[in-house]
Amino acid sequence: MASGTYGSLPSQFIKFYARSTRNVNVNKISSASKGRKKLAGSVGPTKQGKDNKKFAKTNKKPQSSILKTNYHFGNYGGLKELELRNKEIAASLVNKITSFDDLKILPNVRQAMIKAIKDESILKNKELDNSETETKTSKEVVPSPIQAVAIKKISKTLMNNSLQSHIIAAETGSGKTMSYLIPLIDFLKREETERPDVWESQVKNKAVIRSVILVPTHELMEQVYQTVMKTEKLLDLHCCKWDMNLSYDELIEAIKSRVDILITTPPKITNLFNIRKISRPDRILSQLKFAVLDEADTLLDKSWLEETHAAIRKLPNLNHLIFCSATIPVEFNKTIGRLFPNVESIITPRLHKLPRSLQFKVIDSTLNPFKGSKIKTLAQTLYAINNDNTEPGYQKKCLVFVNEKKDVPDLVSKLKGIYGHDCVGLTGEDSLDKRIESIKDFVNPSVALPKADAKTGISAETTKQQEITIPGSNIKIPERTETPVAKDAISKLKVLVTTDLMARGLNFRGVRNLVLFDVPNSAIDLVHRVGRTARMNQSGRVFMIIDKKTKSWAKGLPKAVKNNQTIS
Ligand SMILES: Nc1ncnc2c1ncn2[C@@H]1O[C@H](COP(=O)(O)OP(=O)(O)OP(=O)(O)O)[C@@H](O)[C@H]1O
Repeated sequence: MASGTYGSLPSQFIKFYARSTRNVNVNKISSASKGRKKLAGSVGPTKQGKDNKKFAKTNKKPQSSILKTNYHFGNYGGLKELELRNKEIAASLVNKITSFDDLKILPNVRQAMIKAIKDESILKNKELDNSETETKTSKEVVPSPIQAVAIKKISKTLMNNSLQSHIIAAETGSGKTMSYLIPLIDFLKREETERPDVWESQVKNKAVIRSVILVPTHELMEQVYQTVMKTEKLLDLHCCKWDMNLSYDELIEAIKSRVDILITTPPKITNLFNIRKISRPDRILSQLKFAVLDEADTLLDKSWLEETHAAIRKLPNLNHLIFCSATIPVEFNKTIGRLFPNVESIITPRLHKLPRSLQFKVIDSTLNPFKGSKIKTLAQTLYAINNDNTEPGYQKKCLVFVNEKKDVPDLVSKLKGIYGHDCVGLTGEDSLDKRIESIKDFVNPSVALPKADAKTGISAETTKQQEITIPGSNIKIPERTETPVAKDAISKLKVLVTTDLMARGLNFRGVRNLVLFDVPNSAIDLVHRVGRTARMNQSGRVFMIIDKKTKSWAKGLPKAVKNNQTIS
């Protein structure tokens, strides 16, 4: 994947309209009351007004340090502010911890996790391994800020035999997965050596599940499972992904040889109690000491809350309960405070900020040559992305997010039929196999296109391409030099049109361009969609198409990103 910064699209391509913006809001994450160590009693439907995701006009002039994005957040309300105290602690800790060696992690766990990060990191080897030097030491893989803060905090009381609950919250693409996985695996391995009596008599050769990672989508389940599997052999762990393809017999076989890490969705945990072949599910879960809810604000929103809470209540002997997310919505914060009263938050200063390395542009579809046609605006944006000089020699990819899944098929057929794009559409209506298969191209790193050479019959020297204008539009591809690639390698931009189903947690390593065909309905959706690119400080571009309804207020975003401000 070509790294480095992108040139912005040449202005004669498509006029991008930066907007003046104001500063933005930061609210308070209310720290839940300390004290009671028990999980709270019951969970009732939250007294929520009706969902009313409408754009509300703020009637008061934004004060100097506050920008309301004019989103009306329906059930969730706005995004919560960082606790200033936490921000300062996090910032000072991050400066002190510059290597995984500075963190209390078993040596074999540290080496295995560093190897896993190297294997799958979005960063190019050069950035990770300093490949200019002979020795590729682990030093080059350093903890991200959230990893430094979370591992430091959780490792302090890792082996305390009491319930400890934490929220891990940091911006998208900041390495949160490893920030909970390293303590989880360190805990499992330490239990073997620091609690030998328990390990030998109640765990080692028993039919038990020792830890669980709960996620909301099958794609995320697959992604986390692939990460965990990288450590299975190195650390002699037994990992199991319980999705709809795993039969009860296969599950029982896995449990019989002890499951160290189970990756699944909340309803599967309660479902254990409905499987006739399993006589004592409570005994299977009696050794489950470590539970993680990834994308926790989704798992605790009103559509998941009952099932998630029911699942957690089936885990009576937890030592660690971790909620992980890139957003802390108002409602999530209240739910957590009500149900898990002693939770502590681990956050980093960039929470609720869009990635620093992101280029954010808005395209006004009401202007010429688009004349209000969003599909035409989209098509010309994709054409420009495909023909600008970014990612030379690599297969380019672009995600297109829409708000409603019903719009996906029509958009895909137009992009393919009228504009000839290599385009696929995915929603929750598609089969799991199709979804996992179709996103492979987008979650895997970009493929380098074979260089032109004598074999391909194209000379490899660069050629000058004259300026061309797209008839009937103001798009011009300026004169440029091109390094030709092998004839059959010249491939069109790969486009994935999808909804928020694919906006959570997925590590789209090959995606440097993203189009918001619709303005997201909330700041939460915006943060997660945009967060599919520009991950772990890699560059990325977002093009948001605005129209008559949204242009009046959406203008605040590009500058908020440029000024490194928090979205609220
Ligand atoms: N310490 C590290 N150094 C380099 N790369 C890392 C490090 N930790 C994680 N990564 C890589 O960064 C990318 C993003 O990590 P991850 O998916 O955990 O982010 P995230 O914070 O969970 O994002 P999201 O909020 O979207 O779920 C992955 O490719 C991962 O391999």
